Amino acid sequence: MPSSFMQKLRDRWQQADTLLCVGLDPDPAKFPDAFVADEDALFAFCRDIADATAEYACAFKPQIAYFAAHNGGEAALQRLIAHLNATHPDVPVILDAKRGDIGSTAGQYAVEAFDRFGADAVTLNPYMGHDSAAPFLQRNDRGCIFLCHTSNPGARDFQELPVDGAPLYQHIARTIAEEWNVDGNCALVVGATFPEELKVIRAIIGDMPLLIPGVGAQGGDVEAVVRNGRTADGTGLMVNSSRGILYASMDADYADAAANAARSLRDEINRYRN
Ligand SMILES: O=c1ccn([C@@H]2O[C@H](COP(=O)(O)O)[C@@H](O)[C@H]2O)c(=O)[nH]1
Repeated sequence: MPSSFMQKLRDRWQQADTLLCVGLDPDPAKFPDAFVADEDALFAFCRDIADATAEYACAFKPQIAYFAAHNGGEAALQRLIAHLNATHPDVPVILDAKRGDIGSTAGQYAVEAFDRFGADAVTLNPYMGHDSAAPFLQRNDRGCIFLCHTSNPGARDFQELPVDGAPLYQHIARTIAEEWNVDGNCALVVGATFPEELKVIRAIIGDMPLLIPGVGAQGGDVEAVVRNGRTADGTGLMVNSSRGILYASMDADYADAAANAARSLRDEINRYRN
């Protein structure tokens, strides 16, 4: 029987000694010249980056918008995830799609993420409540990674509004940890750009895993993230970097440069784990 997302993630943390999530957000305007005339550039560029960085990755995170924006892009995403699953079977794949809708539609989104694309986990927006998450939660071998406190400046607009004496994001953290995580397949998204909020969230949720975007291009502080977000055993985090790895070089050495950027960030994260 194939292992669940959570087991795969825990095994990867231990066996590869890495908390780095490699984000796959392909933007053709930033591709090296070698891809200018390549009709399969979305797939080929991401494949090269993934193959070069896999040894440093605890997860891969393709962002669906960067594929769906282009004709044929979703087919490229499907082939990319098939390649990741075949070539790097120990590295879980998180589809960053931030889905959320009424239950009947959410059921179709769950089929899309887990069956069509073959992702191990998907990012979800909890705003519409439990029935909108249920079709994903029921797939208890797959991961459900809910937005809690996002990395963008506008995260404050709604997520920090006080509700019954506590900011909304704290209610989201507590409700998902205590009520939605019945099968142990939930995780949360918390932005690296909000390290103090990260500390509060870790105290609320126990050992539930956290996906942390916002280091690298968005300027989040790696030391603060790891010190405030790690669990007692020095794991619990998937620290994502997309542009900082993908576009480390726009020249012919793009894959080597991505590998160096990934190794360097993996090492920086590991420095603060104990
Ligand atoms: O709060 C969030 C949630 C998701 N993201 C996604 O993560 C990556 C970040 O890319 P970088 O290039 O490392 O900044 C991207 O796919 C976002 O859609 C986020 O940034 N913040």
